[in-house]
Amino acid sequence: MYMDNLHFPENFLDDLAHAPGFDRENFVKAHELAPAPTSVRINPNKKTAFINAQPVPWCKGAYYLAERPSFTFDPLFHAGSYYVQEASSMFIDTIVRQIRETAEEEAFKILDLCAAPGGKSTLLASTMQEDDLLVANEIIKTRVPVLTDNLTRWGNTNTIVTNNDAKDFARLPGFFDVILVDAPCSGSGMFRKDPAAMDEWSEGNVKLCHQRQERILADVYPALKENGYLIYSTCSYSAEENENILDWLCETFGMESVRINIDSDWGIVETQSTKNKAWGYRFYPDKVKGEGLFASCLIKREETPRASTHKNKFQKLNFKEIDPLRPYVNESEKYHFFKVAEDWLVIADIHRDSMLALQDKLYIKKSGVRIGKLAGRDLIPDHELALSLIINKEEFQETELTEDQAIAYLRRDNIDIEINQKGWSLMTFKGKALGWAKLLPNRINNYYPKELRIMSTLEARDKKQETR
Ligand SMILES: C[S@@+](CC[C@H](N)C(=O)[O-])C[C@H]1O[C@@H](n2cnc3c(N)ncnc32)[C@H](O)[C@@H]1O
Repeated sequence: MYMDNLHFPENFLDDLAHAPGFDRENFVKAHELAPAPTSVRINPNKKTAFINAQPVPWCKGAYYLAERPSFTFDPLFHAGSYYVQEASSMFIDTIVRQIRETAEEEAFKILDLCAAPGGKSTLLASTMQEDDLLVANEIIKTRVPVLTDNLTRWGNTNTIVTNNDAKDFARLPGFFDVILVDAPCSGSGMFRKDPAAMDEWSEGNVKLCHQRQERILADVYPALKENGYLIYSTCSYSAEENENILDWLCETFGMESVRINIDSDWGIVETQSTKNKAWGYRFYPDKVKGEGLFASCLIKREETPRASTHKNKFQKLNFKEIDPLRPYVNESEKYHFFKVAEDWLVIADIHRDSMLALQDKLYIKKSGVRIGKLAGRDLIPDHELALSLIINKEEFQETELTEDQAIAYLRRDNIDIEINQKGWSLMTFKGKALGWAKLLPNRINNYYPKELRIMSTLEARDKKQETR
């Protein structure tokens, strides 16, 4: 027996009786008997490998682990080599890759509207091509830092984090090619992983969630371009939050449903909404190796004039001023260097105007990669540069740490190593950057960010590492 005394909320199972593909007996058994699998998604730009791992079939570079290691005490987790994510959620990878095959644009501006803690944002970042831009938004201010930390670890340059309400995006009509709304929901899909969530479930809450989902979608809809794609997902089993929302989108906005190619061996249930026959994809834990999920994809067919982006409103830069920074950035000629207070940042030149348009209308919490401050011609490097994919490592010394030393570094403890050099050094584990330290003749100053240091108990932190 995996879960003792399991009591599903009143009416929950009865309400699901008509949900497509629902099999009450096996569904209950899966909650009682089958432990939730542990799965990770590897960062394609900071690769690592796990022993005895089995691929997640609907996501490139994702694996089920044979056993659950301690992620908190794995330096590679902190280096951004992988993300611990519930497997069903990774289906967004299949959808995005399929959209890519048929879309008219080559480069995507993607909005992840409900992004914290960043599971799907890091997934989207992994699917990004060179000229794509990802805007990861989170409405709740206190949840923004975890999102920025996860994206910093992942290392991509062309990401912007915002802290806005869905309705604020209406100020950017037709701006995005793809919008993901991974909506706040009643959360029944997470019951196996988090049985405490059962106490929160009620039919009333499902109704409230449904209303909130419609509101969020209506608010963000203007920001999607004509022929752009909306990906809608929840971790709820309730039709009110899933197929009924698809019918509402088709009826209210004339959206067209996109059918996703899936392999019948994957165990995903393909459904269609009652009125408009819009396609949806249901994940049940008795049928797939993963938790509950609903995902869908629609196209906007309504004409949407694009907002014009202002040009050249940037402060004119003295090129001499950025010369000392260029060596630290690979292919620096492709990047736009800009300053926020004393800090220098970069984003790809092609996204300069987009960033400006976003700055005009939204609260930006992170833009591109923060390089650091200049003290004379010397760089005081930022943590974001260390973890980024654009760092020119040849310009820095590296100090390779053993596992124990890496953990000590991540705790901001003293590190016991012989010092042969001095100055800024990238601290690495298995060749992957963890952050900075300054080497002095008789000591090491640890510059790992205080707010990221490992400090809680293993169990508490480890639970937090796993998200949708
Ligand atoms: C299901 S979680 C997102 C998980 C995330 N996409 C991931 O993969 O890690 C839903 C998010 O929506 C946010 N949210 C809550 N109310 C919202 C609202 N009214 N509008 C937009 N987002 C909201 C929550 O703060 C939460 O971060």
